Amino acid sequence: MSYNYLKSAKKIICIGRNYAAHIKELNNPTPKQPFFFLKPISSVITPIAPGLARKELPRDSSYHGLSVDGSNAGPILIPSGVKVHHEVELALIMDKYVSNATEENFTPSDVYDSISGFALALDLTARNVQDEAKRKGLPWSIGKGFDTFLPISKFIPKESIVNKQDLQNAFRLTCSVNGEPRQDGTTDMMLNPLHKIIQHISTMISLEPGDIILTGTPAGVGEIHPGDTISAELYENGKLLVDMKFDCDKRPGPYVYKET
Ligand SMILES: O=C([O-])CC(=O)C(=O)O
Ligand SMILES: [Mg+2]
Repeated sequence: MSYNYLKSAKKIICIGRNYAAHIKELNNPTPKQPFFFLKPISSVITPIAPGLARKELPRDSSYHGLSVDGSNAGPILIPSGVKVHHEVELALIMDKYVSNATEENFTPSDVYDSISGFALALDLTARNVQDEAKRKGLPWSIGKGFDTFLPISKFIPKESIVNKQDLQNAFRLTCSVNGEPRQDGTTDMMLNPLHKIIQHISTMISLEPGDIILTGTPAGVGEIHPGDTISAELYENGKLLVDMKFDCDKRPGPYVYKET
């Protein structure tokens, strides 16, 4: 299946501030309930794997649709004047419709039933754009939604998870830049667990098969620059499930960051 799952995503929903140490490192308040934002499908890129030819893009464009196999192999593009931060995150891939679930009827075991699998993702963030939006009460769409701001791995079917009974405590996420470790966190540290995330979103926005949910980043976020190489790994109970690597380039085109 590999990258075909990306063709079915109708929306990409990202939970913010779900790990205490990340909230602290950016001096943010802890939300009273989960909150989220959306990323556009045009922000998706996939690793340039051996044998997977880099997709030809029309001159100067940064996105031209997913390939027929769902991939969009290419580098991370850093827009001019933008401080881009990496945020490594576990992604859930929905398999069922979930709508208006309640805390009583949506339990941790319902997570396994409602998803088809997982992916490893980087919720890239234009931190200076986001900081300005936070100050001014503006949306985060630009800061989170630039082309290439969602590097994502191949699909990991849920059947490949060994401990299906305890997904919440199963995963470790790591990320390094130019070989230097930056992020290393485990999903047992989430403030809002996976079942609460799905249930809460579904009370406002119904989840559909194929939708992608990013579950928040652990501590250690930091800047990446053109010329850097970033790598990330996802482990389940000590076993490597997937890893991925991306180069960083300058974004072509006219965009230069200016205050709104
Ligand atoms: O940009 C942020 O700090 C919010 C967020 O996405 C996260 O916590 O993963
Ligand atoms: Mg994030």
